[in-house]
Amino acid sequence: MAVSKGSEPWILMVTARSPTNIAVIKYWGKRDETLILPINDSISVTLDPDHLCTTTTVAVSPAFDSDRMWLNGKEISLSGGRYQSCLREIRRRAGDVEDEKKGIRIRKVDWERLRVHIASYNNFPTAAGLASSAAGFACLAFALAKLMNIKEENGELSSIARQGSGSACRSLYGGFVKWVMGNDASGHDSIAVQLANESHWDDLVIIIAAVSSQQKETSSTAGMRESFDTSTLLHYRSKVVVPRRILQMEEAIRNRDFQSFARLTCADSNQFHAVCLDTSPPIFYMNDTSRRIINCVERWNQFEGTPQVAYTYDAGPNAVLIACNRAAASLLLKRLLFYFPPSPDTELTSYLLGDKSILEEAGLQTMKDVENLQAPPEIKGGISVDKNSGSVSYFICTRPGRGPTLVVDEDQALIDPRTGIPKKTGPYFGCFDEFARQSHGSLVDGIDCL
Ligand SMILES: Nc1ncnc2c1ncn2[C@@H]1O[C@H](COP(=O)(O)OP(=O)(O)OP(=O)(O)O)[C@@H](O)[C@H]1O
Ligand SMILES: C[C@@](O)(CCOP(=O)(O)OP(=O)(O)O)CC(=O)O
Repeated sequence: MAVSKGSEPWILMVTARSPTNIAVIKYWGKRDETLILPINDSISVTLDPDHLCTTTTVAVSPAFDSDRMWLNGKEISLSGGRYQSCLREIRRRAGDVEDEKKGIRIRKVDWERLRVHIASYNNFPTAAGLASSAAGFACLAFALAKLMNIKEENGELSSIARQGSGSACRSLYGGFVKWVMGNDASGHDSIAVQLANESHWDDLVIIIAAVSSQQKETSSTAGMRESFDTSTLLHYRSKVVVPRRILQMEEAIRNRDFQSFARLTCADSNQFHAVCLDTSPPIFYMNDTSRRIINCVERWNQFEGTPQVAYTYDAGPNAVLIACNRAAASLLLKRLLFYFPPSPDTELTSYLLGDKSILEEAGLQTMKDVENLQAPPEIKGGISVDKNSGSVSYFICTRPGRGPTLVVDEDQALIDPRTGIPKKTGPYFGCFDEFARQSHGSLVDGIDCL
């Protein structure tokens, strides 16, 4: 029985913060839909949670009579299979908890009956192709594991996050992460492992182009199911191409060999989108702007004779561009702003989010500086310049970052410790307001019941 010293009903809470990740060798295709077991290994880079992150507070109290969750301030249903799997797997591993200061003792057996309240906030648009599900489920598993005093062994936590969304398992570590597909039908060996931490290759700079898109894309879950059923290229890729690429990518990361890293990253992204085209009916995730960005990078890389930037695209039109160092990132930003200038009424500082110091390094202080940008040298000599104002909503500059962390400052908790429900307003909305503005207040758009 859960006990407390006083007669007041108590609430115990934990708050955590988790990053998103971007795959450089893609996961696409499941051998088990319920357990979320993939048909190939994948490798990702964790993005710095200082720029893009999920914050989640989990709370337990004997006064709660059901499990409840609020995402970006709105209550959502936890009845979906994926949330249920995560909660079940976490509860199964819960341990004894004692908070001497608060006089709370919870025994392992109590967790089956105790209900939790979960409040989560993504500081970037949800369900908009920026991997909110990856950061979200990693944060959920991490925060609940801390609350329930789970002694994590052998990547177990990653196998729980995986059951929320496959790519989420890779967000449990910083730096460079491999999701080992595993062989066992139970899925216990399908876990994430860290290949190198975030300081191993800290020259890299990542610029994300949030590409404007009208259409609602096919979800990753549905898209990969359709590819699995209809694309012969997918099966060739998972059996023959990916195993070789995984080894080459691990070596490139180990040696900080940008040339190989960029070649493999671009080739794997392109093959993933080729698989989508090979699916019946074909799936189109990239749009004209996505392709223009690829052209811009390819042309520049060829002009330099050695790759400066790698590109990769997930199940949507947004480009993730990885520059070999800050000098290359500055030159990349100038090219991007030259080809994709903001709409006339946009402030430069709300067009480039995240690490804004790159603007200064690129010598871009005002919109005038952007207007005065010269065509890059690789397009001289007869190639027509096609400028596309308004086709990119905004850019985010970031870098490889750390894995999930605990937020110890109780003031930053998203749940009110007196009521057990989310605070009406919180300090957490302040520093990343810009993302909320960018998404036009629709941070919960596209929420489905996973
Ligand atoms: N912070 C969170 N905590 C728990 N679940 C979340 C959180 N954020 C998002 N999700 C879940 O993930 C779903 C969105 O996943 P979806 O795959 O559609 O978008 P995405 O991950 O943002 O983009 P993409 O997968 O295209 O990169 C939400 O509907 C919700 O169920
Ligand atoms: C293209 C990808 O981003 C696919 C991610 O798929 P999800 O992890 O979103 O799919 P589910 O497991 O069905 O939730 C590639 C990748 O991240 O490896």
